[in-house]
Amino acid sequence: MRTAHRVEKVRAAEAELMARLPDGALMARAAAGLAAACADLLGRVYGARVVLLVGSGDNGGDTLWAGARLARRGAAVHAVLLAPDRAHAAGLAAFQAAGGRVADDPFAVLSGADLVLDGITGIGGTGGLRPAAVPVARAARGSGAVVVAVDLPSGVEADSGEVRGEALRADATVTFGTDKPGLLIDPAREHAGTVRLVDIGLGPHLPSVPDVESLQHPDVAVLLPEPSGESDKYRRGVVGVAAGSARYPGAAVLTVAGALRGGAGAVRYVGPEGAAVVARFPEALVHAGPPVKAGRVQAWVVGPGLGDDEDTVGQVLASDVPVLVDADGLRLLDPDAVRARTAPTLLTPHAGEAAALLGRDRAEVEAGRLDAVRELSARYGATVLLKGSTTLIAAPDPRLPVRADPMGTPWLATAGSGDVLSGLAGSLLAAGLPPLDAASCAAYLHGLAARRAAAVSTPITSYEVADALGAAWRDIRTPD
Ligand SMILES: NC(=O)C1=CN([C@@H]2O[C@H](COP(=O)(O)OP(=O)(O)OC[C@H]3O[C@@H](n4cnc5c(N)ncnc54)[C@H](OP(=O)(O)O)[C@@H]3O)[C@@H](O)[C@H]2O)[C@@H](O)CC1
Ligand SMILES: Nc1ncnc2c1ncn2[C@@H]1O[C@H](COP(=O)(O)OP(=O)(O)O)[C@@H](O)[C@H]1O
Ligand SMILES: [K+]
Repeated sequence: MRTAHRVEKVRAAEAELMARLPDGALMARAAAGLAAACADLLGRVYGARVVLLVGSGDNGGDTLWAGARLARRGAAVHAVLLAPDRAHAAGLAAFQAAGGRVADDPFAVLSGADLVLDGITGIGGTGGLRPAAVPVARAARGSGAVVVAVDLPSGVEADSGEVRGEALRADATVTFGTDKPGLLIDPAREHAGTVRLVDIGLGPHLPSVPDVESLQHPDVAVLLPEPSGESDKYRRGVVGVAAGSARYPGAAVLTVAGALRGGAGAVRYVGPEGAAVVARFPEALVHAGPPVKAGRVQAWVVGPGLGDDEDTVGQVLASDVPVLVDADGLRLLDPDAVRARTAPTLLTPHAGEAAALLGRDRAEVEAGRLDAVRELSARYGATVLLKGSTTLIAAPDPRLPVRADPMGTPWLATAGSGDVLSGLAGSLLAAGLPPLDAASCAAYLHGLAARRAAAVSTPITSYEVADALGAAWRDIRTPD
């Protein structure tokens, strides 16, 4: 599991730890880890041309101390001081004593650099890069050097992943003590590149429950349901799929395709497209509907390609089993009916649907995903999976961490892939997973399946994603 903590918690943990350590010890740990990571990236430190971008805070301090270490190992290191009178004094003295030099012309040193360290701002920065830093950050990006962000790419919001102006784009980020939420959530995540965590001893002082977390293979492996000797198809769970219409028959097929790969023992399709479903999947049970007459299920998926069938949405929401609502279902749902439910509800909007549910602009949701997913889940008393370049999942209990899916790939931005995801997540609900786990395992498997399909051929289709789910599942359960 990767875990991320908000800045206030990082600062509280830092204060507790610093009280037990000599002055400067924490910065020394951070700088040592940072210099080691740079050495790895460079391969050969001796003779390498390194440029430090140094702001006015401790982020610049870390960078100067790391620059001193690299200079002592024979690198030619120049520091670009963005606020010369306020650069970290002890760091600057150590840097110069080690042979580092302050650059007169930032653009000249950047044009020949092998490695640039971005120490403009870390967790103390807000509001995008200030104007003076913008041309320097652009020159760093355009220089051809490897750009390493110190703690965070400067200009991104650590707590939310928002980018409120211009921000530096790094190839890699070396972060200290814990991940920050912004490192796991777009658009900031995209600026961070590959993230490496340096342990500075903060762990025992941080709250055990993080603000944001990302599942990794082993976390998903323990959550996925596995049939046992006692299993039969009903004990494994039956998932009901109310999806598709004459206008969108494919949604019925794709949702069932996802559901068949989600661990439930049986998939019961309910709606007008039973013939199309059975033609592709003879193993599916089909019923013309309505849902109340279709027989018992352990969870429902309602909405993909449903058209304007409001009755179906109402009937499914009135059931006493977990319900996943997607696509047209989100448009047709009665918010009070969702709030009145006693069994769990999982809503799976993309940014446009989330914006409609919240009464905001789509762009606002995309810029502030964390806030949007928390707000939706609080308003509806439901678990919410917000799809997109970072898929986020929030449970209605605000004490639980938001999960950020690390597996998505832009290849998933293809029609119908959301239908596959909703079938898959609904099937995991029917198999008995709590909604937060069902949704986050589904997003993870979906992303991994898309990556597997994309490794064979690109562009990928939604059907290929569904087809690769079995192999993705096996990868997780039996890693090499
Ligand atoms: N906490 C920990 O556990 C540890 C923390 N450590 C390190 O300390 C870092 C935090 O240091 P920090 O608190 O000094 O803040 P930092 O990120 O350097 O920036 C603040 C300065 O930038 C300025 N500024 C603000 N916004 C700006 C903008 N948009 N564009 C440009 N400038 C802007 C603002 O100045 P002002 O607003 O006064 O002009 C302020 O002076 C942390 O990320 C990590 O690297 C490690 O050493 C070890 C353990
Ligand atoms: N840029 C992206 N990067 C990663 N995943 C994406 C991106 N864009 C879309 N996705 C994923 O693709 C799927 C699209 O779902 P959705 O928007 O419901 O499409 P549809 O309705 O066509 O099925 C979601 O799982 C979403 O998270
Ligand atoms: K930085």
